[in-house]
Amino acid sequence: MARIVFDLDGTLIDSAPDLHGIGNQLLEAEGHAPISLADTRAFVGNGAAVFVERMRAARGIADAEQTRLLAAFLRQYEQAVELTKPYEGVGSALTALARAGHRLGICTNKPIAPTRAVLNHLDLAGFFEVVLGGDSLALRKPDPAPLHAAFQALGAGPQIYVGDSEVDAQTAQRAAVPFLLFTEGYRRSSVADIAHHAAFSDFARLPDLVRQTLAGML
Ligand SMILES: O=C(O)COP(=O)(O)O
Ligand SMILES: [Mg+2]
Repeated sequence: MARIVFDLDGTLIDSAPDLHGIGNQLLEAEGHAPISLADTRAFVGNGAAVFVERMRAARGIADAEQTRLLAAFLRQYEQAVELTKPYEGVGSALTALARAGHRLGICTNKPIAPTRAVLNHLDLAGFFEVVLGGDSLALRKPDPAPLHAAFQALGAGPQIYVGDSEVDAQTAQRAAVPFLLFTEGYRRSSVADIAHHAAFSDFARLPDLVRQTLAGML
């Protein structure tokens, strides 16, 4: 029985279409051209403030506008759930892992309010004993503190972290925890350039990867 902590955006859920929607609503209201879905995916991973910074940088919007635009972005964020979907096989994989007795948690840089809103909307909240967002603690990933805190909340047992990005790989490395990389999320580098224990593109493979990781076979 292990403790398994998951990243959220780009790992369990494809939330980029909703972020694309609220980002572009904001840009349009400010008189700027929209960003693409590919840009949106590349801007996710370091939390809402960095997302807005990257969006401003793409459209040449001054730093002085950050506070106002971030506040406007956060006002929309909790409602931005309609286009978000779990990746294929996520529900079955979480069910299998929970049935095998593993204890599950989330450590995301997404703010906690929209995190809880989207987990409830997708009926995934019940799987997780601990959910930490990017604003739950003073520090966020790639600092290892929130990952350590998530594992601590899950009690004792071996640890595994599952994520999709460079930020997650760095966090796992700093926390000295085995990292399973989901390759279909929002990573910006090639899989070979991201430190990982094992990589997978299909959630149907995750329960086996967890078994093999725990058995020391990988
Ligand atoms: O950048 C964000 O807001 C969230 O990203 P994460 O769930 O991949 O940590
Ligand atoms: Mg992610």
